[in-house]
This record gives sequence, C-alpha cells and structure tokens, in this order.
Amino acid sequence: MEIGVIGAGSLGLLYAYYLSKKHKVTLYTKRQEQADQINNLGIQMVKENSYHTANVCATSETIYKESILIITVKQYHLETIINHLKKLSSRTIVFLQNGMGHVSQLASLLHHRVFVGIAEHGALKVNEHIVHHTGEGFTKLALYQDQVEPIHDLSLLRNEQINHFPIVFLPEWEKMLKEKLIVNATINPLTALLRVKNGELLTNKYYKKLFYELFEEVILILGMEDKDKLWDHVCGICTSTSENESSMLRDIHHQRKTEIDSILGYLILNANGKSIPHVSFLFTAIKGIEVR
Ligand SMILES: NC(=O)C1=CN([C@@H]2O[C@H](COP(=O)(O)OP(=O)(O)OC[C@H]3O[C@@H](n4cnc5c(N)ncnc54)[C@H](OP(=O)(O)O)[C@@H]3O)[C@@H](O)[C@H]2O)C=CC1
Ligand SMILES: CC(C)(CO)C(=O)C(=O)O
Repeated sequence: MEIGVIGAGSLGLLYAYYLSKKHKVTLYTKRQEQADQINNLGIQMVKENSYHTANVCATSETIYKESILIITVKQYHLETIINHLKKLSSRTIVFLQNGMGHVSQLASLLHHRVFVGIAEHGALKVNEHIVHHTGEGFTKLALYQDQVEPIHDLSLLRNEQINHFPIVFLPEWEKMLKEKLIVNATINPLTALLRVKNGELLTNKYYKKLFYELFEEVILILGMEDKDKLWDHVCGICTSTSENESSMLRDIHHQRKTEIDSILGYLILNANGKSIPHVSFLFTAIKGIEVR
C-alpha cells in the first residue's frame, strides 16, 4: 500500500520507520531541510541501544497523494492540515493525536473514511532523522462516527502485522478516545505542574490524593461508568510508565506549547456547569506556565 505520514516528529518518524517494512511510505515534513536529511540518511530507529535504518521518501510539498494518510502532528497544528484534507478526493485518513480537541473538526472530513486512533508507543525524536522507540504498545484504531465500515484499505494493516508494531481495530471510537483522555487528563497536567515522573503520583500519598480527586472530576465530566476499573487502568499506566516524564512535562521542560487545550480545555468545554475545581485550576496553571 502507499501510505503518507504527515508530521515527522517523534511519532511520525516511528510510524514511517515501521510501516516502511511492508508498505511504500512518504513522510511529509514541515521543513524541506528535514526532508533532505531523511532522503539522504534514511530514518534511524534506536531501540535498546541498537540502531535500525529504513529508507523512506520525504518531502515538504503538501501533495498528499497516497490513498492512506496518517496524521502525526500535534493537536495545535491540525487546523492547517485539515484545511488541506478537506479539498482532497476521498481516501482513508487516520488521526493519532492525544486529547479530543480534534474530534469537533472531523465532521468536515466525512467524504473520507476517517479513523481515530491511539498510539500506545513511546517515541522520542533524537534529531531530524533519528527516533528513539522508548516503549512498545498497540496502535488502536476505530472508524469515526457512524460511517459504515467498508472493506477499507486498512484491513491490510490488520492482516499483515509488523513485528513490534501491532495494530488492532476497536468498535467504539468514543470509548477508546475517552479512556485515553482520562489517562492524559490526569497524569499529564499533574506531573507537569509538580515536575515529577509519572510514578511519583502513586508513591507520594499527597500527590495520589490529588490524582484521585482529579480523576473523579474527569470521570464526572465524561459521564463514564466503571469508575473502579478505570482507576485501575489509569494506575496501571502510571505504574508501567513510572520512570517516564509525561509528554506535557517534557513540553514544559523544553519550553514548548503543550496540548492542554485539547485535553483539559476540551473537558472544561464539555463540563456543562459541573463542579470541577481541580480541572479548572490545573488548566489555568498550565496555561500560565506556557505563557512564562
Ligand atoms: N511521542 C509519543 O510517544 C506519542 C505522541 N502521541 C501524540 O501524537 C501527536 C504527535 O506527537 P509527537 O510526535 O510527539 O510530536 P512532535 O512535536 O515530535 O511532532 C510533530 C511534528 O509535526 C510537524 N508538523 C507541524 N505542522 C506540520 C505541517 N503542517 N506539515 C507537516 N508537519 C508538520 C512538526 O514539525 P516541526 O518540528 O518542524 O515544527 C513536528 O515535527 C501528539 O498529539 C501526541 O500527543 C501519542 C502517543 C505517543
Ligand atoms: C501515557 C502517558 C501519560 C505516558 O507518559 C502519555 O501518554 C503522555 O505522557 O502523553
């Protein structure tokens, strides 16, 4: 299959590397200098101190000619891309962003087959063409909204699995995104504000109290049932990533914009007057840190 990956940051380099094992991949960069480096040197993927190289074609031209496009830019860069996608003929488009800010924009793309997904991998861009695969996980995909599932191009991804890069398809897009949102809405802003690794939210009893109170507000806004099971899920991820800095903490350390608008901002927009003091406080605190 011909696959275009749009956004050559941490996740885009990782996905282009693995997908190129079985497919013809074009990686769309923002800057031509990055595309030139990738074309000259390939993508290098580092895992447990060993380097692996894949030759992938890269360009900064927004031609997007492939029948499958995987979007790996941050939430706050989606608008430009979505404006391009609106004008393209029908194809399969996959969104892999954390948060749910993009969901309201997907209605303008319904002439395409739109999938939303969550990436459980950990990826860290080392430089323009090298990516560190810091944690293995599933890519979970679901068809967005009421689109009838056709025999879609992505079926091939399900059938032709790539080693260390499993892809699964789930039936309920909203449940899938909400479960991931709960993780990112609790772990990310708290670790970013407290400047701690994920695991400390469980080992420090005061932080754990805040963590649980925040979790309760997030569940309330999303109207989720099965609170105990979801709390176990969030704690499980916190434990398995205990030595990680969350992406929001990393963004703050590197003085980059965070994805807070599409995580807690999205929740505030959907709170319908519910009492959510922790969510509101954390949203404003992270926005304040961004400005600083
Ligand atoms: N990294 C990870 O482990 C995971 C990330 N995610 C999610 O995936 C998404 C991407 O994250 P991540 O890869 O870490 O982010 P990065 O910031 O590393 O990568 C985003 C890339 O998109 C590029 N970009 C921005 N606008 C455009 C454009 N118009 N055309 C082409 N490229 C563009 C940026 O280019 P430039 O650098 O030149 O500005 C950057 O290279 C986020 O929503 C994140 O939450 C989810 C799970 C895991
Ligand atoms: C799962 C978690 C919290 C891992 O750090 C993450 O997705 C992130 O940091 O954005």
